[in-house]
Amino acid sequence: MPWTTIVYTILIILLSYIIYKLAKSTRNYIYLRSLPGPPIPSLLRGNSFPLQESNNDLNQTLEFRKKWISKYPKLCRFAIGPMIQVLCSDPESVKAIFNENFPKHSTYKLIQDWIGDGLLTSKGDKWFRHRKLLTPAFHYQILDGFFAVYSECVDVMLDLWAIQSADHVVLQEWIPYLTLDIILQCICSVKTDCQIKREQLQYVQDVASLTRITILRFRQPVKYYYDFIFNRSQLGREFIEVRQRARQFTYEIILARKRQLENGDSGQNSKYRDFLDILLHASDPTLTDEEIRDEVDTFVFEGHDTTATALTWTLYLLAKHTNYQDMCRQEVFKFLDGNSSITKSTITSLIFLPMCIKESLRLYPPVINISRCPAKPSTVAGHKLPAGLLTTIGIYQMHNHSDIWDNPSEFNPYRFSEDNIDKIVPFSYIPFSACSRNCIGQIMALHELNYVIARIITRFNLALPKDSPEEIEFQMNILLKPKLPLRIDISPI
Ligand code: HEM
Repeated sequence: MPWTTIVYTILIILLSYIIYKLAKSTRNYIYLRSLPGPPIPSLLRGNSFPLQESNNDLNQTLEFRKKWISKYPKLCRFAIGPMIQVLCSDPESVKAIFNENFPKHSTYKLIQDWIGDGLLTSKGDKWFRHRKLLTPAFHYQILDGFFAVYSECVDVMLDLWAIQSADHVVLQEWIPYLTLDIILQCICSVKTDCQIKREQLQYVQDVASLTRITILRFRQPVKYYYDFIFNRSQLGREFIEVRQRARQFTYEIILARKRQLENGDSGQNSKYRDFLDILLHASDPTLTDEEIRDEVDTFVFEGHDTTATALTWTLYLLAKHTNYQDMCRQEVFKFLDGNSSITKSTITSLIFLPMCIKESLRLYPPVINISRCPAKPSTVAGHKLPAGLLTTIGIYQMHNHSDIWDNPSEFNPYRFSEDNIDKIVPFSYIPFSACSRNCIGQIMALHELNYVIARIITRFNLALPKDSPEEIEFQMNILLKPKLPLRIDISPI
């Protein structure tokens, strides 16, 4: 066959493929445009351009979404550039997504670029194997042992507050170091003195930079989504440098535990192994050093930053609502029952403080939304969604929706009282997500929040300074964080 015929045949096949792909995307685009949602005036810019590029205001983004949702409550289609996606904040639609087990969307790749392919970002068989392997690390008997760590770590922070005899603290300068100290001791059995040496410790700042850059990549996909463009940009170079430093920190944690094991602190003697010991002793021959590092990166980040965020908001709310703070304090003193120290059994007896924490997780859910996509064409709220469509579950939107909650912006712990809890609409309250990919650390997080807050409020009174703003602005971040330093006044009990 002459070579020109071969070239023409290849060109025709290639062209047919491109035409087929274009026709398919156009048909898909036209179909997606017909879903309920605000008008899309421009193919290239979509309809959410005020929320991208120049706009760095999360409050405004959330306000926009609120307006859309009030108009398109079951499911709302919108477009960032030519990329169409849907937002769901209706409990029935959310239930359908969870029940159909929609996998995670490919945008998790942006988080994966930092924490690797650990439990949060992996999929399919790998995720299943690792979830099964790591679930025993959160066995209730292991969790019970963590109370001694919470106690030791919170003592360090409160003693420093007392020594400094300060009349106020900035929560973000303390809380992330406390939760980092806790997670490193609980899941990796490694002590770092990170609260005492917080000025020298770069890791917490590095996590802040990595989350800031990751969110910029989400919001400016044309500029930063693809690695070959991003890695060559100034932001990309900054990301690589900071990631290298953050990974070095967790790598040293793994090394420190390995050294302890070599020195006879085997971890094998105890009845239950901690998270890192499970990984280091795993009989699974396919578990590589890189996979171990990815899991440690995932758990250290997930385990400290989410909990720090929840702790910060709850302390802020209790400082704002001193009547509820007093009620929590009295309850803790009541259950101390003559003992001088707060123990696990004190915590499990509490009723009102856990209600305040649940309400704080409703009002300010640390994880604002999660992304999924149908594995095959699926029906949600009566609409067919094509496979692969970015489908966002708006946790914040659902938790603050006036159709679901009476007066949603009010901090009202009684929503979670014994009398009211059954009235909560299923799938409308999901701070830890739900179903198979729910948060593996949720029980630990709730224990930690209850314990740490109980210790803080029985040692200090918390109040908001007189010049505190009525509304707190949010930071553009992966998690729902305050934009400015949150200062609270403290006075010893
Ligand atoms: C208040 C604190 C916390 C909140 C609000 C929270 C929230 C969540 C949410 C919403 C998800 C689902 C994410 C998604 O689907 O994209 C999740 C997953 C996860 N969380 Fe948490 N989390 C908290 C604390 C923790 C702690 C303490 C740990 C570890 C010790 C942890 C480890 C994880 C992991 C590994 C996953 C992925 C689970 C999987 O896909 O199998 N989290 N968390």
